[in-house]
Amino acid sequence: MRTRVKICGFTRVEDALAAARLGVDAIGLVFYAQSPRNVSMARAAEITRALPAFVSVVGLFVDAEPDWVRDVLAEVNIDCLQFHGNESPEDCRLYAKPYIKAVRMRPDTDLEDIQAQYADAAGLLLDAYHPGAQGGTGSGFDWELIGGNLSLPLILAGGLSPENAALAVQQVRPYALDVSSGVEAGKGIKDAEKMAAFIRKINQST
Ligand SMILES: O=C(O)c1ccccc1N[C@@H]1O[C@H](COP(=O)(O)O)[C@@H](O)[C@H]1O
Repeated sequence: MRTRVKICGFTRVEDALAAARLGVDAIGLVFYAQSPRNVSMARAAEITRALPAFVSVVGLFVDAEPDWVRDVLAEVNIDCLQFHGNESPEDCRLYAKPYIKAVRMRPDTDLEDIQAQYADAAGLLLDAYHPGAQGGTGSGFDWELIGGNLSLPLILAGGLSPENAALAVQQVRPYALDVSSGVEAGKGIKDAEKMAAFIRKINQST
């Protein structure tokens, strides 16, 4: 099976269209005020309206108020939710949308236990643990920490780039890779050449 690609943290229509032309499976929009990639509802709606068919849109939230998530869902065409904070399974199930639960990997993280709790998730996204930041840091983690009998689709994130994408596919064999910092020219500004190189490396190694 080929490895899917999600690129996260778009703030500009032209970058999302460039990613779509390169064949990305999903784009991520960050609705988290503390992120340098936070996108306004109006801009997010503009981006999603411009996208061609068959590119999924993932809305990323961090411990958001349910009313805020509902407001975004009412205005922006989102296919899947990504919960990147300390949301409980019940929090994640409040919306009639598939969801991905992010796990910030630490040495004692028990993925089987997390999988049991979030059994109805559309995927588990594994990211680096970084004190003081919820994600999007460009930091990786030790892939040897990934273990257990895992049946949910695994989405590998954290410090990925064109330089380590092939190794990530070969070593982890994830369902998908998710990248933000590693394909940027600046925070929230994507670099078309880096996005192309990232996707090319994955396709060559799948
Ligand atoms: O992108 C952000 O700013 C962000 C903020 C808060 C939580 C998650 C965020 N992004 C997600 O973090 C991972 C790893 O990103 P990176 O490639 O290491 O920069 C990824 O899943 C992004 O979707």
